[in-house]
Amino acid sequence: MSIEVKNLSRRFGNFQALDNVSLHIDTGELVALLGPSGCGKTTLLRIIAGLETADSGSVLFAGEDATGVHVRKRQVGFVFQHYALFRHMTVLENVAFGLRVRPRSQRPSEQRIRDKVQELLQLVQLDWLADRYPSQLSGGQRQRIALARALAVEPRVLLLDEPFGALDAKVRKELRRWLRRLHDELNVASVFVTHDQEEALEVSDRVVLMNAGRIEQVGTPREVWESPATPFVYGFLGDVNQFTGDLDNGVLHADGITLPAPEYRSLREARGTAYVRPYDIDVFRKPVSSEDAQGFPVRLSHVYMAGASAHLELLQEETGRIIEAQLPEEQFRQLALKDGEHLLARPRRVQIFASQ
Ligand SMILES: Nc1ncnc2c1ncn2[C@@H]1O[C@H](COP(=O)(O)OP(=O)(O)OP(=O)(O)O)[C@@H](O)[C@H]1O
Repeated sequence: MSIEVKNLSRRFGNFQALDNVSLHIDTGELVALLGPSGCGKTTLLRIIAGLETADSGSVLFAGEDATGVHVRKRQVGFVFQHYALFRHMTVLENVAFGLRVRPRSQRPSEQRIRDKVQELLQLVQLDWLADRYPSQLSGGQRQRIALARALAVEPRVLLLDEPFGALDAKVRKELRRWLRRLHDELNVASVFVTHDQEEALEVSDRVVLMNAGRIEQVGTPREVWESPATPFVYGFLGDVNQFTGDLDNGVLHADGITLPAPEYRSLREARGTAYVRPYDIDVFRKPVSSEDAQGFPVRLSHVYMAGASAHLELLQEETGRIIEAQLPEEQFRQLALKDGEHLLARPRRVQIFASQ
């Protein structure tokens, strides 16, 4: 079932938590809401669930207005980071809970409930734990049981608020892959809140980047990574060098560096910032072609290896600023760079935004 939110706004006192947010999520899509703490992700998720009301705007499920529909009637499955299982109930009883509390007329038979729970425990691959209590499970197992419990009521949409936030990195990674497979099997619309960019980029079909109650960009992981639409997205996703200066006549003059900005040819005496990813900076000893001559002088102040890359800190002596560059390990070894060495650096791929 598709989810659509239209022009949602929500204030808490003087604070605008959501500001005219619109978004469409198709059935079968797994969408990540990504953004810094306090940007409104949870508020948006709670409004979709029916746990929170918006000041204005609407929520549609499968094209039908659900804005006024009670949370229990929306058929949403909800998993929170700290949504504890009932401690005094076994795994089986926890997962069965949503079915057992249904009004008598809608409640399945005890046998049907048991079959359904068994099916769900097999789905989350934990049927062998049915008789255990939550205190006898690992953190990752608890989260999977919480998900099984959310699925028991056959949700039409699945909403997950940092479901794996409290777990260690290795377990998180396993659960992410597992969530992806599970989502694909269920074929529901799933929305997933995270402030972990790697998690969002790895798991989701589309990423919604939020900042200060607004959506900055919606796109596939590749789109938002390769073509950030705004300075905020550039800064939020991955490391980036910023060069701010005067933008005039299609050229940016920033920190002793001159960069072509043909898209701003018509601007005069404006300000602009260039964004350059560390791996989009070439580093070399001396110009070997006229193009290389465009490099600017730096001194290698520090190097550290991480994974298959060398991370270089380049001191631009003219300004005292540090520029970060990243080279594949192989290339770094061939260059045999030494600490303190004078080099030239040249941005290969740059995106420039004019200041508002
Ligand atoms: N019930 C409330 N009363 C007052 N302010 C609230 C309430 N709920 C949320 N807020 C505020 O609204 C803003 C958005 O909160 P929200 O929980 O949606 O952010 P978030 O992006 O999910 O953050 P986090 O990643 O930290 O969970 C925050 O500044 C928060 O303090």
